[in-house]
Amino acid sequence: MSSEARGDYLIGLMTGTSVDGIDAVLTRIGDGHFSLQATLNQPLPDPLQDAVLALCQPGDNEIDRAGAVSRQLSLCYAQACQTLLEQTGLKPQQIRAIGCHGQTVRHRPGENGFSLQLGCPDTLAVETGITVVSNFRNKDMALGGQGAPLVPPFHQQLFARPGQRRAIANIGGMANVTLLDGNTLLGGFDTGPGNVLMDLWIRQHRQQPFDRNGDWAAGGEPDPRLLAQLLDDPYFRLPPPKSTGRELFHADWLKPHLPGHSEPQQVQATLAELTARSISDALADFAPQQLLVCGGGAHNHHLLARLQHHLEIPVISTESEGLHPDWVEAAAFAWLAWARLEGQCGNAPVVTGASRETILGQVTLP
Ligand SMILES: Nc1ncnc2c1ncn2[C@@H]1O[C@H](COP(=O)(O)OP(=O)(O)OP(=O)(O)O)[C@@H](O)[C@H]1O
Ligand SMILES: CC(=O)N[C@H]1[C@@H]2OC[C@@H](O2)[C@@H](O)[C@@H]1O[C@H](C)C(=O)O
Repeated sequence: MSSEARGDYLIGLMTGTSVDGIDAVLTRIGDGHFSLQATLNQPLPDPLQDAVLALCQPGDNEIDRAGAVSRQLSLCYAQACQTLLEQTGLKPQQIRAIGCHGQTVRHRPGENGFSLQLGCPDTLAVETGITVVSNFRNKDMALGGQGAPLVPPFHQQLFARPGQRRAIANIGGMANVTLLDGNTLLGGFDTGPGNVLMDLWIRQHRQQPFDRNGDWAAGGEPDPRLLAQLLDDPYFRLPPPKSTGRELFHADWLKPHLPGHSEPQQVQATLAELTARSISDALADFAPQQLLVCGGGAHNHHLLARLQHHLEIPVISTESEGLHPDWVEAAAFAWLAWARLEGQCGNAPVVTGASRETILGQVTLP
């Protein structure tokens, strides 16, 4: 894909499973063209972040709480779009659409499955005066697919290289991989936890939102017994297609495995190792020649070193391929919105297991 600045202006908005804020990008997209024009990370106000995290687990009065959070999120999304417009001097009429992923609070793939992303597209369209494309996952699920991961076809557009066997790992709250053999997309799936368990552990023990560069984990030794127990979860052995979320990998998943005397830094080192091992084990059969990393985990030097150690191949940031790791997901949703408006299919059945390719997303006019 060429990175020449041509095509339509589209905004992409992502609020992922880390619930750390809004990633917003302004892009230009056309057939075979993609370029990034402006970027923004806007933190969520603390009460809204708490309300989202509370909704990620079943609880009382969910419908009212979800309705209120949807409206509040959309006002934050609108603010992020406004800032991008100010940064670039563009007017709402010049933006073809906003691709808004929304905030996942429940993901239940499988029979009669569904995936719920909060965020009110009507509010966002009205507040910005821009067309919104949203609800990208459920059409794929209606066709028997997992509804996730959706970024692999975008990874293919950007990162496939003839003659190279490449894997892409997106390490956010959860981690997912894309498998590319030359220009062919061979598969993609969620490998399990990315940063979510490390984040909750360091928050609990050091009151920090995340382990910067992985420094805390790097100073400890993984506990081999604990690691073996965690890796024994059936999710890791499940064949693709598969996807997961905070429904499975959260504090209560970890708790029963922790020995009473567990030393916090050793647990952090074990959780980093769990992420590294679950990704590298998942790539063993594919045997890539190179691993490109995106998502917030690309900043975790310790994690990258552990991946390199296990895989024995170059592990590099997507920045070296022209797109900074922080913006890949948000850019993917701008691209999926563009595909929706062009009438192009967005899902990859080889990834999600859907019975066929289909156009993804619903369009809300301002
Ligand atoms: N400098 C850093 N060092 C270590 N880890 C970092 C750093 N910066 C970000 N991270 C990690 O990346 C996480 C955010 O990643 P990202 O924004 O890709 O997640 P997300 O989009 O919310 O998740 P998902 O892809 O699962 O939807 C943070 O919660 C933190 O754990
Ligand atoms: C249901 C949901 O929100 N899943 C996310 C999550 O975060 C990473 C991984 O789990 C991936 O499956 C997906 O996100 C990216 C954007 C995707 O769909 O490709």
